[in-house]
Amino acid sequence: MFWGGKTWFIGFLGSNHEMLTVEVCPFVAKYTFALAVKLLLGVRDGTELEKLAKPFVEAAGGIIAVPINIPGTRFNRGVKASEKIREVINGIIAQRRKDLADGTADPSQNLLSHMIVEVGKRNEDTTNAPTTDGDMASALARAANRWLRHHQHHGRVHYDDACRLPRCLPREQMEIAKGKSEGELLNWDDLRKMKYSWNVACEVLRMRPPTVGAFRVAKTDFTYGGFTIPKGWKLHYLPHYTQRNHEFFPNPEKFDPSRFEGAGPAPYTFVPFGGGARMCPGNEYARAEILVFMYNIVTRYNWERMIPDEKVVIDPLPRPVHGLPIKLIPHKTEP
Ligand code: HEM
Repeated sequence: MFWGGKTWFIGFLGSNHEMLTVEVCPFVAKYTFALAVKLLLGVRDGTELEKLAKPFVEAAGGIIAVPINIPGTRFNRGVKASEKIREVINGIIAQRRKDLADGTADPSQNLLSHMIVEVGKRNEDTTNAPTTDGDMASALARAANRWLRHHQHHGRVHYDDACRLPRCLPREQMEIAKGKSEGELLNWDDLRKMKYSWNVACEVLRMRPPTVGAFRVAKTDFTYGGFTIPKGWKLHYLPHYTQRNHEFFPNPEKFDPSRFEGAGPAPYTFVPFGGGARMCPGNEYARAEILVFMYNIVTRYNWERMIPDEKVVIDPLPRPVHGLPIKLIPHKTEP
């Protein structure tokens, strides 16, 4: 399941029955990053991956930083890292163009190959399509970067005391595993059956939204909470506050996946992926990844936190200071 780069290999989801210890946060960051880079760019090689990983971490750190671009600041490191990312991705794009032209790459293999072929086709008919390698690199970098920033989500299921795994979740996942033969992969129907698991994930996303929100511009003058907002003003919404509004989420500090049963929360009250025309385009992708991850862990392991009251720092999002070390205890029999 995981590639074997120099420092990144970790024998994690193997079928041996020994107990493993894992630091959830760094591990999940590497896992989600590797998956994103593989699916979006088609990069599988550990060395190539490492060339991108470090600048992505630096660039992510620079996104929410005081915008002072002088050497030594977090922002400056982020800017330099994003230049490095563009350079590496442009190199990959150039190589892929060549491979596609030689017939050694297939357009359906990953998003990048598909984009190169589609953009090439559109350029024959229109001048409005994104035309440069830089545009594509930037689109891909934004998508992968977002993904990297949200990596801690998985960890939160375990480290928040309020989020101890409810019993129904392993039951639902085990039911699906029982219907699978040895080595059979999950499919869309299986993901559709993971209703309770997704309700649990949504409740985690409600209580611990992985983003600090996004900006919008007021299209008309309006009044909200006694304040007049003039047309043209920039506004920032915070999922953290919206999703803890008593009016829409009674007893908001209570972890309660049943909030998502039936019709679920009212429109625009549950906004971990934003809303409207600029809503996160990766939300279905994130859903699939979260559910597949849950399935693979829950059907194979139980776990215990190694530091029960691990401190959480805000940097700028909540992060357990020691990276959330856990013991993974394999089930006696594989599903
Ligand atoms: C748990 C996972 C994720 C969360 C919580 C999340 C959340 C968000 C939020 C809140 C926004 C801002 C939306 C707005 O302006 O209202 C956003 C935008 C975006 N997300 Fe995600 N996202 C996740 C995963 C992903 C993934 C996997 C991808 C790509 C593969 C992705 C790509 C993007 C992009 C490209 C935008 C910018 C959209 C635009 O401005 O038009 N996200 N995301």
